[in-house]
Amino acid sequence: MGLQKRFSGRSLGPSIPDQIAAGPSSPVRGSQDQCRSEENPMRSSSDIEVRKVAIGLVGAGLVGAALLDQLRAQAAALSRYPLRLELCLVALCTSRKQVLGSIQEPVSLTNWKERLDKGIMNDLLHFQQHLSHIATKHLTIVVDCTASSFVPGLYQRFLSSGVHVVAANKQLGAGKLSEYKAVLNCVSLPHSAPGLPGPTFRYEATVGAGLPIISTLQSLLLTGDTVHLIEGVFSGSLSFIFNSLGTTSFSQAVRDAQSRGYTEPDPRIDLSGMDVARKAVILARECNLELSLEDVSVESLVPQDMQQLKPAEFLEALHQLDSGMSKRIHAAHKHKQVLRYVALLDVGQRQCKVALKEYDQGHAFGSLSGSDNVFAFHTQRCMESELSAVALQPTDLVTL
Ligand SMILES: NC(=O)C1=CN([C@@H]2O[C@H](COP(=O)(O)OP(=O)(O)OC[C@H]3O[C@@H](n4cnc5c(N)ncnc54)[C@H](OP(=O)(O)O)[C@@H]3O)[C@@H](O)[C@H]2O)C=CC1
Ligand SMILES: N[C@@H](CC=O)C(=O)O
Repeated sequence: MGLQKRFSGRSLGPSIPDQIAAGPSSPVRGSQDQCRSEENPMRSSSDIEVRKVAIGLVGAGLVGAALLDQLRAQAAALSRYPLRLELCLVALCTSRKQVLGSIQEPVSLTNWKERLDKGIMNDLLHFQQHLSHIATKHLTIVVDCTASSFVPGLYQRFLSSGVHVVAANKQLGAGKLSEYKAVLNCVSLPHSAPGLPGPTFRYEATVGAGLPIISTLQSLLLTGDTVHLIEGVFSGSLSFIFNSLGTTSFSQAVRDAQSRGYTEPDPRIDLSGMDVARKAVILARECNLELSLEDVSVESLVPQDMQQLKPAEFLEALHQLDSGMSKRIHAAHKHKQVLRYVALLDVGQRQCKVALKEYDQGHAFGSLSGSDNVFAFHTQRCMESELSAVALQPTDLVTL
C-alpha cells in the first residue's frame, strides 16, 4: 500500500481547542452558514473586540486536564487578531465534584484542581442548566471528556438550549442509533437568542485522537467521492502493545500503554476490541451506514471469564494471557509477519470487522511503531493509491 499522505508529529489536525476556536463556521454537524466571520477587511485588527466564549468541561481526567492545559497555553494566541477570542471556563466537573463560574468570573485555568477539590457535589442537571442560562447571552460550548454513557444523554438538552457540544467521548457516536439521530436532529435548530449561531455537535477527537480523520472523511464525501473501504490500525494503545511485543511481555505492554495514557480508563475496553469497534461505527455512520456495535464482528483479546473481574483484579490476572499471545507472535514471526489489531469497514458491503491479523513487515500496517495510528481510505477517486494518514502519538502527552 502506498502512503500518499503521511502526517506525523504532535499537533495534528483539529484538536478540541481548534474545534472550539474554529467555532461553528467550519465543517461540522450543524448548519454551515450559521455563523459568518465577523472579520471585515476594512477594519483594523484593534477595532475588533475580543469575543468571550463560555466553556463548560465535563471530565477532568487525562484528556480533560490536557485540554485545560492547552486552553491555558493558547489563551494569548486566541486573543490576538484574527480570532480575538477569550475562552472563559464557566463550569467544570468530574464524577464527584463540580465548580461553577461565570463569564465575568471564570474558573482559573491555573488552579482549577484546587477549585474542584473544594467544589460542590456534582449535579449534572444543575451544571447543564447553568450553561444553558449562559447560552442565552454568550456563545457557549460544553466539552465531554468522559467515557460515561450518562453524559451523552444530556447532549439534546444542551443543544436545544443553544449550547454547542464537543465530544471526545465515543458513547453517543457509537451508541444507540435512535439517540445518535436525535442529537443530529438538534443541530439544525436555530438559536433562540438573536445574533447567536445555532448549536453544533463536533466529535473529531473520537476517532484518531489528534488526527483529522473525520473531517477528512467529511471532505471526501462532501466533494462527491465514494468511499468503498476504510481500514487501519485505529487504536493507539493496541498499536503500542503490538509494536512492543517481542521485547516485552503482553501484560507488561498493556501496563505500559496504560501508564502512558493510551488506554481507556478500563484497558479491557481496548483489549476487547470495543474501542476500535466504536471508532469503526462512528466512521460507518459518517458514510451514512446505519451500523451499530452489534453489527461489528469483533475479535476480543479478553477471555469471557476475565471480563467479569474488577479492573484491579484484571490487571493482576493479565499475565495469564502472556503465553497464548507469545505463541501467536512466534507463529506470525515464522511467516515473517507481525500482528496488528485492525479494523476493516467495507462500506459497499455494509460490513465491519475488527480483529488481530498478520501483516508483512513491509506493509504500511506492518511497519508502524510506537502508538502510530493508520487510516486508509479506499475511494472512487483514490482506487490505485489509497489516502492514508499516520499519527505518531507523543509518548508523554495525551493527544486531543
Ligand atoms: N486517551 C486518549 O488519547 C483519548 C481519549 N479519548 C476519550 O476521552 C475520554 C476520556 O478519557 P480519559 O481522560 O483517558 O479518562 P479518565 O478516566 O482519565 O477521565 C475521565 C473523567 O471523566 C469524569 N467522569 C466520569 N463520569 C462522569 C460523570 N458522570 N459526570 C462527570 N464527570 C465524569 C471522571 O471523573 P472522576 O475523576 O471523578 O473519576 C474523570 O475526570 C474517553 O471517552 C476516551 O475514549 C479520545 C481521544 C483520545
Ligand atoms: N484508547 C484509545 C484512546 C483514544 O481514543 C486508543 O487506544 O486509541
